[in-house]
This record gives sequence, C-alpha cells and structure tokens, in this order.
Amino acid sequence: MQLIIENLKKHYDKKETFALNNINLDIHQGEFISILGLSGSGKSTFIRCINRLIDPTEGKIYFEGQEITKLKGEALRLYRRNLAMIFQHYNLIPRMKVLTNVLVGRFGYLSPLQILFKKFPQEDLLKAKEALKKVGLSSFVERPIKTLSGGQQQRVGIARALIQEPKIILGDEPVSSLDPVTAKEVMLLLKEINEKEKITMIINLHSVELAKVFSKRIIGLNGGNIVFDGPPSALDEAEINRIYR
Ligand SMILES: Nc1ncnc2c1ncn2[C@@H]1O[C@H](COP(=O)(O)OP(=O)(O)OP(=O)(O)O)[C@@H](O)[C@H]1O
Repeated sequence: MQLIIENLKKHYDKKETFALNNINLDIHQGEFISILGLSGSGKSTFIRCINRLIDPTEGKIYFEGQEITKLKGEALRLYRRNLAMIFQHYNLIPRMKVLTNVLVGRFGYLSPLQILFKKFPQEDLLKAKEALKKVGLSSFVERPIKTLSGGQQQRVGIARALIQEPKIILGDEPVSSLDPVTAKEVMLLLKEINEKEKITMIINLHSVELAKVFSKRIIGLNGGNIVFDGPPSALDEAEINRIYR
C-alpha cells in the first residue's frame, strides 16, 4: 500500500468542529482519485495533511510503510520530494520564463546555494525540456509565464510537478480556473501521465462530470467525513446528493 490513512482528524481551532473527522483510507500506487465535496467539506485540508503543509490534529499517515505524520527537518524534506502539488492558480512566477518555472520542481534536490544562484545541473535542464515536451509546450521554453493562457500555465505547473519525479501528484482544484474544454484537456493530460508513469493522482474537483470521466475512484467528503468511496459507476444521483447535501 502506498498511503495508509488512519483515523485522521483536523480541527483548526479549539472549537469542536472538525475540518476532517476520522478519515480512514488505503491508497494504492497508480490510483487516480478525485475528491468531491461542497466548499468547506475538507478537500484542501485533506491533501494538505498528506503533504504535511498542515499538521493533523489526530491520526496517522503512512507512506510506503513509514509514518510521516510527525516527520521534521530533513526527513520531512525527503518525504515531500515524493509529492508534487498542482494548484488552482498555478503558483508560477509570472515574470520568469517557462523553463525557470519548471526547474523550481528540482528545488527539493538542490543545495541552498545552487537555488540562490540558479545553478541548475545540465541534467535538470534536460529533464525540464523533456517535461515540457510531455505537456505539449516544447516551443514555449523561453516564453515569460505572463504571456501564457491559463491552460498553458497549468501545463507548466504539471511539467514542474513532473521534474520533481514524484510518486504522487496532489491537485488542489487544478482545473477550477479553466474553461470547460481546457479543463478536460488538462484532466486528460493528468490521466495520460497517470497511466504511462503510474504516478498516483489525488485531485480535488468541483465537477462531478470530470471526476466521473477521468478518475477510477471517487471519494466524497461532507463536513469532513467520507460519505462516498467507490468507482464512478457507483456514483448515482442518491450518492451525489449525499455528498452535496
Ligand atoms: N487555516 C484555517 N483556519 C481555520 N479554519 C480553516 C482553515 N482552513 C480551512 N478551515 C476550515 O476548515 C473547513 C474545511 O476547509 P477546506 O479548505 O479544507 O475545504 P474545501 O473542501 O477544500 O473547500 P473549497 O472547495 O472551498 O476549497 C472549513 O470549514 C474551513 O473554514
């Protein structure tokens, strides 16, 4: 099992309300999982607990057998190399060119001095160009980010994730800022990467349709609880209502 999540709970303050309440999940390498739920149901909290951007209040997360819930310092840094994030608003550096933005994905492998002086090894430059080829942006290497469309920017975000050589890609609503056609293209790209490279995808989505078309497993959250966990074929009208009630 790649990820085991046991009795995971998160509350942000001293109040009783839990953003996540007793989450138990087993996730295999290579799964494509969409997380659905109303705004505030705990989707972002869930993926931020996995990459330890936030600390769970209770419970344990195991990655490839190692408990990662309490990792600190270097051990946490090494764990985080396994997980790449893609974001709703891409989180790119607009004034920098595409290639430099992709190379940010190698920061977890470089020394502070290499990062400060942008001394990227030749091998990393090749990796960045290869990643841009995979996302269909070979001719955009030198373009400043701010001259790209939203869909193109998200492809740069995906290339940045790929050169990190992650085992899991976590997406926090990666297609919510895109038009429906571009959103489908980006989801298709993620599906192709998932199938070819066996990178696990855990993607927060606001679209039931996209979740059904592109993922193999859907997890529905409501009020921090899992109210659905199954294949798209099992997500009928009644189950959708349980998620969005
Ligand atoms: N930093 C924080 N401090 C306090 N409460 C928070 C914080 N982040 C999230 N919450 C609360 O935790 C709950 C879950 O929020 P979360 O952002 O995980 O939901 P979400 O499903 O990702 O929502 P959205 O779809 O709007 O992004 C909400 O009630 C939210 O108000």
